Amino acid sequence: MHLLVATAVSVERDAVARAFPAPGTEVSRPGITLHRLPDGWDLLAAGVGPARAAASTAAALTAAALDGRPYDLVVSAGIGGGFAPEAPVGSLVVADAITAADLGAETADGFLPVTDLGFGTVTHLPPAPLVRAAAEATGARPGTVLTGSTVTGTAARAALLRERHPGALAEAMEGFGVAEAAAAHGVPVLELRAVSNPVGPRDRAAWRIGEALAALTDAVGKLAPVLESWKPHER
Ligand SMILES: O=C(O)c1cccc(C(=O)CC[C@H]2O[C@@H](n3cnc4c(=O)[nH]cnc43)[C@H](O)[C@@H]2O)c1
Repeated sequence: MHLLVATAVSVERDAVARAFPAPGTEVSRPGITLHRLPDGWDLLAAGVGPARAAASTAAALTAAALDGRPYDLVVSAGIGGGFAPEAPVGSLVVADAITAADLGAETADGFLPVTDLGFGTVTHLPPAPLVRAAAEATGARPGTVLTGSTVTGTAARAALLRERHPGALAEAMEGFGVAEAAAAHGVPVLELRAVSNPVGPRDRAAWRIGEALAALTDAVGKLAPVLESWKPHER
């Protein structure tokens, strides 16, 4: 298996790396630096937000393809906001759908996703058997993970998102960008989020980043054998 794990920031990448006993090496490729671990794992701090994450992930996918060893799977991983009460702080969510929450047009009659405008896509679906296996191994709850360029900061916006996306359990800023890059290369995608804060009124001081990063490390440790034994054709 050849896997790419894309986080937003380096502390999330380091939390993923701590799940593995062996130290990694830094590998430079055009536009990106990979943290390469044994057994086919490449970690990438891909940047914050869907655009930067898509650009970095695409660079990694292209580099691997040109090196003659394309990735079998891309995992978007990191901390995220959780919708209460289903996804409390410290819990884990694995995406059964990766959905762009704000890709579309605001109209007098409400928000229209780009798909209603006749183009693009707003949801990527990770392989269902892999989502089930990941949930079983890590205890993560399966559900929709929303991607937005703006962190939700009000109860009203949180309620609106829940109304539009009843299956949403978590919100982050990169999954859809990572998934778009993976889809362009025909590579399946998974998204795993450790909940650091509730989605709702902004209270940055209340974010439990250390707790979420520890949960992420633990989850990746449990997920690794599942991914390493996964057969990409079993989608
Ligand atoms: O300040 C720190 O020490 C720190 C450590 C690790 C990560 C961060 C981040 O700010 C990461 C940003 C990253 O987190 C995701 N995130 C987390 N909560 C939410 C949310 O409620 N809504 C949307 N995104 C969230 C997001 O993917 C960011 O890229 C800071």
